[in-house]
Amino acid sequence: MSEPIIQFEHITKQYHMGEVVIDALRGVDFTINKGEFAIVAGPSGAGKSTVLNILGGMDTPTDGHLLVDGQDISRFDRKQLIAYRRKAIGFVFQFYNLVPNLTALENVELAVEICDHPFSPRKVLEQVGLEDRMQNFPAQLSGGQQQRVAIARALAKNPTLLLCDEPTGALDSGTGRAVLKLLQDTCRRTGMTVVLITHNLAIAPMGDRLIHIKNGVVERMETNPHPKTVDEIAW
Ligand SMILES: Nc1ncnc2c1ncn2[C@@H]1O[C@H](COP(=O)(O)OP(=O)(O)OP(=O)(O)O)[C@@H](O)[C@H]1O
Repeated sequence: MSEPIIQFEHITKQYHMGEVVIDALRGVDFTINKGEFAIVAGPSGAGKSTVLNILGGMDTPTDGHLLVDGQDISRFDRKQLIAYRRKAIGFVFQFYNLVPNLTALENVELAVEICDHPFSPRKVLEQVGLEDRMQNFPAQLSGGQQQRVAIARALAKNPTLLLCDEPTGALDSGTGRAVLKLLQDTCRRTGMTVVLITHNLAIAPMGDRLIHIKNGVVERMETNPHPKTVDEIAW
């Protein structure tokens, strides 16, 4: 039986903007099992990025508990959170956030410097299909290639969780599909747990699990025994 690797237990998050209190999360509960390709979907402002930022240790919940691999991240102090972000988390953003004056290879090498058991940057760049572009700077690469570098950078850390916030948001549909295929294949091949945020419900059938967030709560969660490949879905 699969075991949970992520457990959100009644997580709330409030932001204070002067006098105004914004309830970004109002009691979020869900679990994700080890090795799953999980999709977090929902409309703009629903709280998706807040969920991912808390999961990635970039933000802390106001209340509730977050267990990752049995550890209560929500009770971590600053130093523990830094170590968690560095070692346990690979993050892929909509805009690739590569260092512009470093080559593709150097971008990946920089990320693995702070990790305990990284993979070889060259090997991971080969796996994402960039064997011929390692010495290129980001500006010399297409959007899809830059996102592949960003994915390689996250994967090379050998993280417990790969978190992706709208990773295809800045790409045309063909390139976006190739990136989704790479993420799903990586999940299947390595057994890494992948959590992907999207507002595009068309890709929901690709996930082993769909967590639908609306107004700061989980509106519904579905598990999918027969996830589709990107080639089987149209949008
Ligand atoms: N740092 C912050 N300070 C104040 N309010 C914030 C902050 N981050 C998020 N919020 C608010 O929390 C709510 C949830 O935002 P969040 O970014 O998590 O939504 P989202 O579902 O990811 O939306 P989108 O799809 O538009 O990115 C929104 O009302 C947003 O304005």
